[in-house]
Amino acid sequence: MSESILNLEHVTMQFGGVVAVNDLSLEVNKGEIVALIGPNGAGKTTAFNCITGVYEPTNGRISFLGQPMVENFPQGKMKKTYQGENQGMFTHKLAPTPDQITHMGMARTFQNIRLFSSLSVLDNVLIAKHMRAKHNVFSSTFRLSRREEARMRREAIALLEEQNLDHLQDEVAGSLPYGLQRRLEIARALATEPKLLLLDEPAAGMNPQETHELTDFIRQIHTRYDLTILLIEHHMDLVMRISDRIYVLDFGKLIAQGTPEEIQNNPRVIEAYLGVADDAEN
Ligand SMILES: Nc1ncnc2c1ncn2[C@@H]1O[C@H](COP(=O)(O)OP(=O)(O)OP(=O)(O)O)[C@@H](O)[C@H]1O
Repeated sequence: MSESILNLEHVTMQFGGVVAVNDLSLEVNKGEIVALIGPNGAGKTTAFNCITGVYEPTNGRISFLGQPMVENFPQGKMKKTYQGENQGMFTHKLAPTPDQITHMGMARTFQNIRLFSSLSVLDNVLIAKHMRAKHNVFSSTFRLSRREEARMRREAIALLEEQNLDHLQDEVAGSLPYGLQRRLEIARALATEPKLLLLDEPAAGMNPQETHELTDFIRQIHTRYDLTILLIEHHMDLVMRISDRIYVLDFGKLIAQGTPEEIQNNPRVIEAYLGVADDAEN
Protein backbone atom coordinates (compact mmCIF):
# COMPACT_ATOMS: atom_id res chain seq x y z
CA MET A 1 0.00 0.00 0.00
CA SER A 2 1.22 3.51 -0.77
CA GLU A 3 2.49 5.46 2.22
CA SER A 4 0.88 8.87 2.73
CA ILE A 5 3.41 11.66 3.15
CA LEU A 6 1.07 14.64 3.05
CA ASN A 7 -2.67 14.69 3.61
CA LEU A 8 -4.92 17.74 3.51
CA GLU A 9 -8.45 17.35 4.89
CA HIS A 10 -11.02 20.05 4.12
CA VAL A 11 -8.50 22.88 4.33
CA THR A 12 -10.02 26.35 4.02
CA MET A 13 -8.18 29.67 4.19
CA GLN A 14 -10.25 32.80 4.38
CA PHE A 15 -8.82 36.35 4.28
CA GLY A 16 -11.60 38.71 5.38
CA GLY A 17 -14.36 37.97 2.89
CA VAL A 18 -12.07 36.20 0.41
CA VAL A 19 -12.12 32.41 0.58
CA ALA A 20 -8.73 31.78 -1.06
CA VAL A 21 -8.76 28.00 -0.50
CA ASN A 22 -12.11 26.30 0.03
CA ASP A 23 -12.40 22.81 1.48
CA LEU A 24 -9.29 21.42 -0.18
CA SER A 25 -8.53 17.76 0.39
CA LEU A 26 -5.56 16.11 -1.26
CA GLU A 27 -2.97 13.44 -0.68
CA VAL A 28 0.64 12.99 -1.71
CA ASN A 29 2.14 9.53 -1.37
CA LYS A 30 5.75 8.55 -0.84
CA GLY A 31 7.86 8.90 -3.96
CA GLU A 32 5.23 10.72 -6.01
CA ILE A 33 5.61 13.92 -7.96
CA VAL A 34 2.28 15.70 -7.65
CA ALA A 35 1.34 19.02 -9.25
CA LEU A 36 -1.13 21.59 -7.98
CA ILE A 37 -2.28 23.71 -10.90
CA GLY A 38 -4.94 26.31 -11.59
CA PRO A 39 -5.38 29.78 -13.06
CA ASN A 40 -3.92 32.91 -11.41
CA GLY A 41 -5.51 33.52 -8.03
CA ALA A 42 -6.85 29.95 -7.74
CA GLY A 43 -5.34 29.55 -4.26
CA LYS A 44 -2.25 27.44 -5.00
CA THR A 45 0.32 29.52 -3.12
CA THR A 46 -2.11 30.02 -0.26
CA ALA A 47 -2.42 26.24 0.00
CA PHE A 48 1.41 25.98 0.10
CA ASN A 49 1.50 28.67 2.79
CA CYS A 50 -0.97 26.69 4.90
CA ILE A 51 1.08 23.51 4.47
CA THR A 52 4.37 25.18 5.41
CA GLY A 53 3.10 27.12 8.43
CA VAL A 54 3.21 30.58 6.87
CA TYR A 55 -0.57 30.83 7.36
CA GLU A 56 -2.78 29.09 9.88
CA PRO A 57 -5.66 27.71 7.83
CA THR A 58 -9.08 28.91 8.97
CA ASN A 59 -10.41 25.37 8.99
CA GLY A 60 -9.11 21.88 8.29
CA ARG A 61 -6.30 19.49 9.06
CA ILE A 62 -2.93 18.81 7.46
CA SER A 63 -1.10 15.60 8.32
CA PHE A 64 2.54 14.95 7.54
CA LEU A 65 4.06 11.45 7.64
CA GLY A 66 0.82 10.09 9.06
CA GLN A 67 0.61 12.56 11.99
CA PRO A 68 -1.66 15.61 12.29
CA MET A 69 0.69 18.59 11.93
CA VAL A 70 -1.60 21.59 11.38
CA GLU A 71 -5.21 21.90 12.44
CA ASN A 72 -7.66 24.72 13.02
CA PHE A 73 -11.31 25.67 13.10
CA PRO A 74 -13.14 29.00 12.78
CA GLN A 75 -12.83 30.90 16.06
CA GLY A 76 -13.52 34.40 17.43
CA LYS A 77 -14.86 36.80 14.80
CA MET A 78 -14.28 34.20 12.12
CA LYS A 79 -16.97 32.00 13.68
CA LYS A 80 -19.59 34.40 12.30
CA THR A 81 -17.92 35.44 9.06
CA TYR A 82 -16.74 32.00 7.94
CA GLN A 83 -17.87 31.30 4.39
CA GLY A 84 -16.04 28.02 3.76
CA GLU A 85 -17.41 24.55 4.12
CA ASN A 86 -17.34 21.95 6.90
CA GLN A 87 -17.49 24.30 9.86
CA GLY A 88 -17.65 22.25 13.06
CA MET A 89 -15.70 19.33 11.64
CA PHE A 90 -12.47 20.18 13.50
CA THR A 91 -12.10 21.06 17.17
CA HIS A 92 -8.36 21.31 17.82
CA LYS A 93 -5.71 23.82 17.04
CA LEU A 94 -2.21 22.82 15.99
CA ALA A 95 -0.01 25.54 14.53
CA PRO A 96 3.71 24.77 14.21
CA THR A 97 6.01 27.54 12.96
CA PRO A 98 7.66 27.30 9.52
CA ASP A 99 10.97 26.45 11.28
CA GLN A 100 9.38 23.58 13.15
CA ILE A 101 7.85 22.31 9.92
CA THR A 102 11.24 22.47 8.19
CA HIS A 103 12.62 20.43 11.03
CA MET A 104 9.93 17.79 10.57
CA GLY A 105 11.28 17.17 7.06
CA MET A 106 9.52 19.55 4.71
CA ALA A 107 11.27 22.14 2.55
CA ARG A 108 10.01 24.62 0.00
CA THR A 109 11.08 27.11 -2.59
CA PHE A 110 9.22 30.33 -3.35
CA GLN A 111 7.63 31.91 -6.39
CA ASN A 112 10.00 34.87 -5.95
CA ILE A 113 13.45 33.44 -5.28
CA ARG A 114 14.49 33.93 -1.66
CA LEU A 115 18.23 33.74 -1.24
CA PHE A 116 20.64 35.70 0.92
CA SER A 117 21.66 37.54 -2.20
CA SER A 118 24.69 39.35 -0.73
CA LEU A 119 26.16 36.13 0.71
CA SER A 120 28.18 33.51 -1.15
CA VAL A 121 26.64 30.44 -2.73
CA LEU A 122 28.31 28.24 -0.10
CA ASP A 123 27.09 30.40 2.80
CA ASN A 124 23.54 30.16 1.48
CA VAL A 125 23.68 26.38 1.66
CA LEU A 126 25.47 26.43 5.03
CA ILE A 127 22.73 28.58 6.57
CA ALA A 128 20.14 26.05 5.40
CA LYS A 129 22.24 23.27 6.96
CA HIS A 130 22.27 25.18 10.23
CA MET A 131 18.49 25.43 10.11
CA ARG A 132 18.34 21.67 9.91
CA ALA A 133 20.83 21.18 12.75
CA LYS A 134 19.40 23.82 15.07
CA HIS A 135 17.27 22.31 17.79
CA ASN A 136 17.15 25.31 20.09
CA VAL A 137 19.01 28.50 20.88
CA PHE A 138 21.44 26.73 23.25
CA SER A 139 22.51 24.03 20.86
CA SER A 140 22.90 26.48 18.01
CA THR A 141 24.79 29.06 20.03
CA PHE A 142 26.93 26.96 22.34
CA ARG A 143 27.04 23.37 21.23
CA LEU A 144 27.81 23.45 17.54
CA SER A 145 31.38 22.22 17.76
CA ARG A 146 34.13 22.93 15.28
CA ARG A 147 33.86 19.34 14.21
CA GLU A 148 30.15 19.76 13.45
CA GLU A 149 30.85 23.00 11.61
CA ALA A 150 33.48 21.25 9.51
CA ARG A 151 31.12 18.36 8.78
CA MET A 152 28.39 20.73 7.66
CA ARG A 153 30.81 22.55 5.42
CA ARG A 154 31.89 19.28 3.81
CA GLU A 155 28.26 18.28 3.30
CA ALA A 156 27.38 21.68 1.85
CA ILE A 157 30.25 21.47 -0.63
CA ALA A 158 29.26 17.89 -1.53
CA LEU A 159 25.71 19.06 -2.16
CA LEU A 160 26.97 21.86 -4.42
CA GLU A 161 29.12 19.33 -6.30
CA GLU A 162 26.10 17.11 -6.87
CA GLN A 163 24.22 20.09 -8.26
CA ASN A 164 27.21 21.15 -10.43
CA LEU A 165 27.33 24.40 -8.53
CA ASP A 166 30.59 23.82 -6.65
CA HIS A 167 32.68 25.94 -9.02
CA LEU A 168 30.43 28.85 -8.00
CA GLN A 169 30.70 28.37 -4.24
CA ASP A 170 32.50 31.67 -3.60
CA GLU A 171 30.31 33.73 -5.96
CA VAL A 172 27.82 36.16 -4.49
CA ALA A 173 24.42 34.45 -4.81
CA GLY A 174 22.67 37.57 -6.14
CA SER A 175 25.15 37.81 -9.04
CA LEU A 176 24.23 34.40 -10.47
CA PRO A 177 22.07 34.17 -13.60
CA TYR A 178 18.41 33.58 -12.85
CA GLY A 179 18.37 29.87 -13.75
CA LEU A 180 21.32 29.17 -11.43
CA GLN A 181 19.69 31.12 -8.60
CA ARG A 182 16.70 28.79 -8.94
CA ARG A 183 19.02 25.80 -8.79
CA LEU A 184 20.74 27.23 -5.71
CA GLU A 185 17.37 27.79 -4.07
CA ILE A 186 16.55 24.12 -4.62
CA ALA A 187 20.02 23.13 -3.30
CA ARG A 188 19.28 25.16 -0.16
CA ALA A 189 16.00 23.32 0.27
CA LEU A 190 17.82 19.97 -0.17
CA ALA A 191 20.34 21.00 2.49
CA THR A 192 17.59 20.67 5.10
CA GLU A 193 17.31 16.97 4.13
CA PRO A 194 13.59 17.04 3.38
CA LYS A 195 11.32 14.08 2.86
CA LEU A 196 8.85 16.32 1.08
CA LEU A 197 9.93 19.13 -1.23
CA LEU A 198 7.43 21.82 -2.25
CA LEU A 199 8.34 23.82 -5.33
CA ASP A 200 6.36 27.00 -5.98
CA GLU A 201 6.59 27.80 -9.68
CA PRO A 202 10.16 26.58 -10.13
CA ALA A 203 10.11 27.43 -13.86
CA ALA A 204 8.74 30.97 -13.43
CA GLY A 205 10.58 33.33 -15.77
CA MET A 206 12.41 30.54 -17.60
CA ASN A 207 12.54 30.09 -21.36
CA PRO A 208 11.61 26.71 -22.95
CA GLN A 209 15.22 25.46 -22.96
CA GLU A 210 15.75 26.36 -19.29
CA THR A 211 12.38 24.81 -18.42
CA HIS A 212 13.41 21.62 -20.20
CA GLU A 213 16.68 21.50 -18.23
CA LEU A 214 14.82 22.18 -14.99
CA THR A 215 12.43 19.30 -15.70
CA ASP A 216 15.43 16.93 -16.01
CA PHE A 217 16.97 18.45 -12.89
CA ILE A 218 13.82 17.88 -10.83
CA ARG A 219 13.69 14.29 -12.03
CA GLN A 220 17.34 13.77 -11.05
CA ILE A 221 16.96 15.13 -7.52
CA HIS A 222 13.72 13.18 -7.09
CA THR A 223 15.63 9.94 -7.65
CA ARG A 224 18.94 10.94 -6.08
CA TYR A 225 17.43 12.14 -2.78
CA ASP A 226 14.50 9.72 -2.63
CA LEU A 227 12.13 12.68 -2.52
CA THR A 228 8.42 13.18 -2.65
CA ILE A 229 7.58 16.40 -4.50
CA LEU A 230 4.55 18.68 -4.59
CA LEU A 231 4.84 21.48 -7.10
CA ILE A 232 2.91 24.47 -8.36
CA GLU A 233 3.62 25.35 -11.97
CA HIS A 234 2.08 27.25 -14.87
CA HIS A 235 4.32 25.67 -17.54
CA MET A 236 2.04 22.86 -18.68
CA ASP A 237 4.84 21.15 -20.57
CA LEU A 238 6.80 20.65 -17.34
CA VAL A 239 3.69 19.62 -15.38
CA MET A 240 2.55 17.05 -17.92
CA ARG A 241 6.03 15.54 -18.36
CA ILE A 242 6.92 15.23 -14.72
CA SER A 243 3.78 14.61 -12.65
CA ASP A 244 2.41 11.28 -11.51
CA ARG A 245 -0.83 12.99 -10.53
CA ILE A 246 -2.31 16.45 -10.78
CA TYR A 247 -4.81 18.39 -8.66
CA VAL A 248 -6.59 21.37 -10.23
CA LEU A 249 -7.86 24.35 -8.25
CA ASP A 250 -10.18 27.08 -9.52
CA PHE A 251 -11.41 29.91 -7.30
CA GLY A 252 -10.06 28.02 -4.28
CA LYS A 253 -12.02 24.83 -5.03
CA LEU A 254 -10.68 21.52 -6.23
CA ILE A 255 -12.24 20.96 -9.64
CA ALA A 256 -10.33 17.89 -10.84
CA GLN A 257 -7.67 15.36 -9.99
CA GLY A 258 -6.03 12.62 -12.01
CA THR A 259 -3.12 11.57 -14.19
CA PRO A 260 -1.68 14.06 -16.69
CA GLU A 261 -3.67 12.35 -19.45
CA GLU A 262 -6.92 12.53 -17.50
CA ILE A 263 -6.35 16.18 -16.66
CA GLN A 264 -5.46 17.12 -20.24
CA ASN A 265 -8.75 15.62 -21.41
CA ASN A 266 -10.95 16.94 -18.61
CA PRO A 267 -13.43 19.45 -20.14
CA ARG A 268 -13.80 21.32 -16.85
CA VAL A 269 -10.05 21.83 -16.63
CA ILE A 270 -9.79 22.85 -20.26
CA GLU A 271 -12.47 25.43 -19.68
CA ALA A 272 -11.10 26.71 -16.38
CA TYR A 273 -7.39 26.58 -17.00
CA LEU A 274 -5.75 25.03 -20.00
CA GLY A 275 -7.59 27.24 -22.47
CA VAL A 276 -6.43 30.27 -20.52
CA ALA A 277 -2.85 28.95 -20.38
CA ASP A 278 -2.79 28.29 -24.14
CA ASP A 279 -3.99 31.81 -24.81
CA ALA A 280 -1.39 33.22 -22.45
CA GLU A 281 1.47 31.28 -23.98
CA ASN A 282 0.59 32.03 -27.60
N1 LIG B 1 -2.49 37.62 2.41
C1 LIG B 1 -3.61 37.74 1.69
N2 LIG B 1 -4.59 38.58 2.04
C2 LIG B 1 -5.72 38.70 1.32
N3 LIG B 1 -5.97 37.99 0.21
C3 LIG B 1 -5.03 37.13 -0.20
C4 LIG B 1 -3.80 36.95 0.51
N4 LIG B 1 -3.05 36.01 -0.13
C5 LIG B 1 -3.78 35.62 -1.18
N5 LIG B 1 -4.95 36.29 -1.23
C6 LIG B 1 -6.02 36.12 -2.23
O1 LIG B 1 -6.29 34.74 -2.26
C7 LIG B 1 -6.56 34.33 -3.60
C8 LIG B 1 -5.61 33.19 -3.97
O2 LIG B 1 -4.30 33.72 -4.13
P1 LIG B 1 -3.02 32.80 -4.37
O3 LIG B 1 -1.83 33.69 -4.43
O4 LIG B 1 -3.01 31.69 -3.41
O5 LIG B 1 -3.35 32.21 -5.82
P2 LIG B 1 -2.39 31.40 -6.80
O6 LIG B 1 -3.21 30.30 -7.34
O7 LIG B 1 -1.12 31.04 -6.12
O8 LIG B 1 -2.13 32.48 -7.93
P3 LIG B 1 -0.84 32.68 -8.91
O9 LIG B 1 -0.84 31.55 -9.86
O10 LIG B 1 -1.14 34.00 -9.57
O11 LIG B 1 0.37 32.74 -8.03
C9 LIG B 1 -6.44 35.55 -4.47
O12 LIG B 1 -7.72 36.10 -4.64
C10 LIG B 1 -5.57 36.47 -3.65
O13 LIG B 1 -5.83 37.82 -3.95
